[in-house]
Amino acid sequence: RRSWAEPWKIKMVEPLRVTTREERERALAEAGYNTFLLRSEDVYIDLLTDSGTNAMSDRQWAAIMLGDEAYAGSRNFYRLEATIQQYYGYRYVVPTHQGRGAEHLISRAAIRPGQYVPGNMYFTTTRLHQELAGGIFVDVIIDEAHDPQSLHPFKGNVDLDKLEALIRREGAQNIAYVSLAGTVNMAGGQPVSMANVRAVRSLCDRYGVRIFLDATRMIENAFFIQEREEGYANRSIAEILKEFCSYTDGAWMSAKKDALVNIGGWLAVNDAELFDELRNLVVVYEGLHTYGGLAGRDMEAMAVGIEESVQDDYIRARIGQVRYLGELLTDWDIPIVQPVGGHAIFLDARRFYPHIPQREFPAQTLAAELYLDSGIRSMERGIASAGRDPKTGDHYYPKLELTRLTIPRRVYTQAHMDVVAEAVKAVYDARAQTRGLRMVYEPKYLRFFQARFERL
Ligand SMILES: CC1=C(O)/C(=C\N=C(/Cc2ccccc2)C(=O)O)C(COP(=O)(O)O)=CN1
Repeated sequence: RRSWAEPWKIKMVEPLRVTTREERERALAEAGYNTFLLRSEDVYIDLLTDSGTNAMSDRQWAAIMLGDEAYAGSRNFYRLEATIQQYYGYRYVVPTHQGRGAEHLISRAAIRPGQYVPGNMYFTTTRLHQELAGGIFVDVIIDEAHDPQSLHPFKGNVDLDKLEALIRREGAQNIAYVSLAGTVNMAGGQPVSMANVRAVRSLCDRYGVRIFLDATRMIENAFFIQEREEGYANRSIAEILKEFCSYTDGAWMSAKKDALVNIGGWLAVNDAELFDELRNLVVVYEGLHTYGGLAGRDMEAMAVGIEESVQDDYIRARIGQVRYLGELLTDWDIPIVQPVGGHAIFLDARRFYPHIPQREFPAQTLAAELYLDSGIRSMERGIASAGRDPKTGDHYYPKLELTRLTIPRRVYTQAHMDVVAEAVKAVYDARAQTRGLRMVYEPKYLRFFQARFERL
């Protein structure tokens, strides 16, 4: 088997600054041991997120010059609308400034206070907007998704028995919609199979329940279907994407991931009445219905990004780079979530630091230690991110206590992945001497963004 390289070459570079250990000690103390509060200039390899951090192509930069900045009816909107209709297949499109903008609108328009929103594992902003709209999130993902060592090929799948039990217990009229994410970020970027979404569709049709898709990383999900699911090996990514979406009633997307732009989002539905309400809400919260909080140039770059994101050779290289890092780590028996997901390597902080109890924030500790060792920034995806149960006020205690190494698209080279793996190994080799953290400042909403910690 011959080696395989990215289907692009680099035309412009952005210099990186290497820092010293004492610079990083000082920077991290100022950031309250929270990688979200670090300055970018103090970060060497930034694996905090794949959101908005992806490299645009020369054609996307050219699209920036084609911005039609008319307040109403921008040419760029109609191009974006047509591109989303073509590739995702939905009828009506509403642009938003980013994913959260879309989550806010769909939650307000499609949830009545007290209704249930079953979903395949929570995502922080998605659940928050569902709760702010009075919805009650219920996790209906298969049990394997909560087991970092389970090798189930589609850990993002919905457990049909859990979903049907909820519908029968609460009544279909008390289910706002099924909130389906493909891939599932908090489970480790794990995909949903075509068979599963088809089965969810037929179950929901029996009860008259809607399905809305979080399409943020649906191209990566399509790749796993092409690679792992019977009957899809010879289907293109674009065909698989469109078929998957055809089983849902609408979708929202943070275009800052798959669509290769630094800002942007969209919402799309097939129902005309729901669209009327969304189109009305967007002018209240995001801007006119033909720009939704974006400049014309951003919408043009997003349309080009969508066209590039469905190219089979591009997505194979993208997933291949994540897999390459995963294999380096598993060769050293470093515990990560398996199978390797679409956008990141998730270090299993519980197995990495078995001596640190969850209340002492093992995943936050691991992100801090990795930064101190090498200037590599990662993101806590454990108890700090899980927040507090609004009913009891106590922490949620998630089974998954993970530190995410999120790989931006078309940004880093294989040499950077080698450096990352060696840094993780250095921290792993020193794990016995590592102590946990205590939280010394806790904000009210989405605490992980701005919380501050100190060493125990
Ligand atoms: C599946 C999914 C996402 O992953 C997503 C954002 N992810 C992000 C960005 C983020 C957001 C909140 C906390 C930490 C990091 C990620 O680092 O993973 C959003 C919101 O989109 P938005 O950021 O454009 O508002 C909707 N759905």
